[in-house]
Amino acid sequence: MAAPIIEVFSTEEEVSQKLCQLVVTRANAAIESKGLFTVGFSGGSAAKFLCSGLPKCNTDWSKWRVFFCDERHVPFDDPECTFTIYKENLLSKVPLPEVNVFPLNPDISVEEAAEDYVRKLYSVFTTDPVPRFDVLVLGMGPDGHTCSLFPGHPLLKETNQIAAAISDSPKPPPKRVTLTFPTINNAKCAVFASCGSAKADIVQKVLEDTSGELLPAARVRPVKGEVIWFLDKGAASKLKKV
Ligand SMILES: O=C(O)[C@H](O)[C@@H](O)[C@H](O)[C@H](O)COP(=O)(O)O
Repeated sequence: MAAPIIEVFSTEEEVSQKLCQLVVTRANAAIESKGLFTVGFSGGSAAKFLCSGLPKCNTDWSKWRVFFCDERHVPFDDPECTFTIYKENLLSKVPLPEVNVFPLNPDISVEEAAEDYVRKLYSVFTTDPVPRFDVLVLGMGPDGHTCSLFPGHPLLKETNQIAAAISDSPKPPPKRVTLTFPTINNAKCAVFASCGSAKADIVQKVLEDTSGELLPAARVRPVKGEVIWFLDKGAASKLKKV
């Protein structure tokens, strides 16, 4: 596993631009080579960055297949619904057929929604025993969580399921479906975007502290892929090696 690639920028706007540039560059390369681009989007600030920058980008949206690295198990009209945030702020602005975007089914139990999500993943990754995403766009919470994989949670040890339900998320809402590390670490590229000095301590811990139990974001180490961190100066301000 290669070491994380860390790039620091002066402003959040630059992080956002660089993130969108990377996603579209990888998309166009994947479309060129295999006629398809598979990507996982996260919620939170990643959604803000992608929704602001991607509509301006030049790509064949019809070849994109969009999943969610994690999603809250809430109705589509709930403001916490990540799919709806993307639908209103990105998908409504680009010619990406909604049939190629894969939200959760909120009308079944979270356990059933996880099983349904696995089926949706395999409807696109038809030959992969474990989905191999071209890009996963990740965020990291102040506790070092990523997706809906939280410190100390049993899901960190999941080795079989490619996506799983969680009903006790410490970050509300409690019920979610998340990709698991088998899928995350099978990606070709996992890219984090973290901004703000409030993240400086956790960024330093995740990227430089190898003493303790690895936090979820530190466990993102694609076996045959790369992990990239786009940081602004505030989030990178406590790093010693950058
Ligand atoms: O839907 C979610 O809750 C996200 O997927 C979550 O994992 C997010 O990426 C982190 O909480 C970081 O969020 P921020 O970047 O907004 O701090």
